[in-house]
Amino acid sequence: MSAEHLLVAVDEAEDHQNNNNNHHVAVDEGGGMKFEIRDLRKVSDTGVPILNGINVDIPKGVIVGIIGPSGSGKSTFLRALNRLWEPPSDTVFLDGRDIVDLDVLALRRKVGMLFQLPALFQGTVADNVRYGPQLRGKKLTDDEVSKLLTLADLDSSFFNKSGAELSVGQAQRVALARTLANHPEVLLLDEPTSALDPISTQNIEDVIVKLKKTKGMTVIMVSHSIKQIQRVADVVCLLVDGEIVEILKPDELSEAKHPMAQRFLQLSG
Ligand SMILES: Nc1ncnc2c1ncn2[C@@H]1O[C@H](COP(=O)(O)OP(=O)(O)OP(=O)(O)O)[C@@H](O)[C@H]1O
Repeated sequence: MSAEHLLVAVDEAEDHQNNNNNHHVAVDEGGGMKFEIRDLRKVSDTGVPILNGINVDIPKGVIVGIIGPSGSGKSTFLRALNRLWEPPSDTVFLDGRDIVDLDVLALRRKVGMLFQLPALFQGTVADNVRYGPQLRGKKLTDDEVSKLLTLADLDSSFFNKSGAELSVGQAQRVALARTLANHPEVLLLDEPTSALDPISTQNIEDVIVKLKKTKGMTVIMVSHSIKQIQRVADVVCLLVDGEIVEILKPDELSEAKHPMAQRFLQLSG
């Protein structure tokens, strides 16, 4: 599904308590909603608001880009979706179910996450890829490991290498293969290429787009690169001060109306 086929409907609902505009977003591509997020809020231990009522519907099989200024709450939002930060009940629904009611490990298998820097475990690349299934008593065959490496754009020559022998870009693809071994339905990506060179960046971007096309993967990706978001995402959420202030198609980012979003986009080039 390409961006042209997206039907983006934005309702602005007044939040009477805080007098903020909350955006309810429906991107209808016929496959139903993977995530529904309702008035998600977080306040720091010292009383500082971090998330200020996020409302968004994320459809299946869509790549959603999240951009916004530093400290706007992008990572916090992402981490709520697989309970690395525990959201309040009745705020985050996966396939219509409140995620706080799900088994947390099962949730994290379904909703995999990749960080800025890959943290590989000791052992070989194959050991890393086998890690998740092994926790559930399943030993992946060599062939299954190779297939996962291929999916993450690594050839079988990496099979017996140790983490220390890899570049950051290669290690990131191993981390991706390790996540894919759990058969996730959603990938959360927190600036997954910001530590990578342009070629490794392109490899990861290609894999992400391929996963969407071939596996119907839903991807939610935080990036500081507007260009990257434009290359990869179907729809872009602009996060400012813990709120989604606007949702746009990647080729419409220059039409952002929110003043902070406009300024951020101008400065980001
Ligand atoms: N557990 C916490 N306790 C206190 N403050 C926190 C906590 N987690 C995040 N914050 C603060 O919340 C704000 C949002 O942080 P977050 O990392 O989600 O932003 P971000 O948009 O991902 O930023 P960046 O682009 O710099 O990675 C920041 O001001 C951060 O310092």
